Amino acid sequence: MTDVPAPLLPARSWAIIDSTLREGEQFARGNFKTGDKIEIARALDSFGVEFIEVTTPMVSAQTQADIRQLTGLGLKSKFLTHVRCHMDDVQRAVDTGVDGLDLLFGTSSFLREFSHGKSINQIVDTAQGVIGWIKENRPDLQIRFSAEDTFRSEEADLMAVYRAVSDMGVHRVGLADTVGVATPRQVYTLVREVRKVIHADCGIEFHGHNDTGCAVSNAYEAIEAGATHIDTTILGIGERNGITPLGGFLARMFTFDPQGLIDKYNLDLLPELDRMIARMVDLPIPWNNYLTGEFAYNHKAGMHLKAIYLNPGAYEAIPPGVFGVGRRIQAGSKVTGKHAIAYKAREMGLHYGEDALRRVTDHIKALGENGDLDDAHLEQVLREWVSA
Ligand SMILES: CC(=O)SCCNC(=O)CCNC(=O)[C@H](O)C(C)(C)COP(=O)(O)OP(=O)(O)OC[C@H]1O[C@@H](n2cnc3c(N)ncnc32)[C@H](O)[C@@H]1OP(=O)(O)O
Ligand SMILES: O=C(O)CCC(=O)C(=O)O
Ligand SMILES: [Mg+2]
Repeated sequence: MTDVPAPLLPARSWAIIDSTLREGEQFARGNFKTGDKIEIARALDSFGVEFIEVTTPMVSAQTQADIRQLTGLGLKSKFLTHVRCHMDDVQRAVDTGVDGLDLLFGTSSFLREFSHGKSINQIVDTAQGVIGWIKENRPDLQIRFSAEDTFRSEEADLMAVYRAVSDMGVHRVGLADTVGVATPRQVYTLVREVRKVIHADCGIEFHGHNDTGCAVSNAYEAIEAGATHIDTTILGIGERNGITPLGGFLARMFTFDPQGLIDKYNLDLLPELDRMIARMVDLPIPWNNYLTGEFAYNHKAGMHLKAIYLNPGAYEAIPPGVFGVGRRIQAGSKVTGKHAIAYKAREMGLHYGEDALRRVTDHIKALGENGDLDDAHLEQVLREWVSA
């Protein structure tokens, strides 16, 4: 059993909306077949995500049939489909067996001018019609309304739209950093402002792209400010360079509330999820990926190794075992030190006196100038020096 650090902050209540089956289909290599979708949905369900967002049924008859198949699987995770705030889309979506509709309408001048061509008043009027129809005809469905490109929209427009849809009774409003331009402080501030104009029981969802590297921090700040739902995808796949990755987000949140996460999710399934998507999109897991990258738990420098052997927590914020990964100790390099060499030798049943230890360490450091030594090479050197 791995030791779990004590919480640093009181836990806040939030849920994951994993969008691998929606935003992830917009990734350059994301083109999931029916079998892939079922595998992804089952894996997310086993992991324990609360919601799975799927692509709009407007894409094709096949997509519509796939959504029906997914919602018929009898999973615990709830299904949401992501649709334009338009009656054609909604009417098709309500027959797919989903638990809710994620409506969106772009509110920035970019999207009002170059995407749908509607004014803020027209957006509110359309939303009124669409949301009113859903509430009357399908009161069983959750409704979320998101102002696409939130962070390049005028604040007054946003507040008018969010207030209006909250008054119409949506379950959640969405803030979307569509082009990944928001800073953590902006996210925090805007979520606080939105909280003031919506009903107390209305949730707040955050969707953050990673164009400027802030997708994880922005999701964290959204929660700090009162957001209740965070969009993620496995490995962060999505349009351009993607959105908040499931693993990165959980790594961030784990440091504040480890036990809360352990209770909610099957964290040790994360490597399987990352490998599954890497296989499906035919790309390797990035070497520096949060938690599951090949070198995410590689320890090399002598000062680190000395402390790691005594207590891994000295250089690890998150115990790797909790997320089903192991650590790598790389003791054969020019940056190694005597403690690491002594430890490695002891593992092999070898013992050096103080002088010999210094000499063999210096020898390994010198060899390391020409390239790192793998384990076999290091062990060979240690054996040779004991008998020398
Ligand atoms: C930031 C995001 O990720 S948003 C989500 C993006 N997701 C998708 O685009 C889902 C996949 N998309 C598709 O399969 C297709 O684009 C469809 C089926 C939705 C629409 O296809 P087409 O009718 O061929 O239109 P096309 O994709 O060329 O243009 C987008 C249309 O959506 C309209 N639109 C854009 N946003 C909205 C909105 N929030 N509400 C209503 N209509 C909208 C545009 O005005 C345009 O319609 P128009 O031709 O009447 O002006
Ligand atoms: O519906 C949303 O909130 C997000 C849509 C989207 O993918 C985006 O704006 O990047
Ligand atoms: Mg997006």
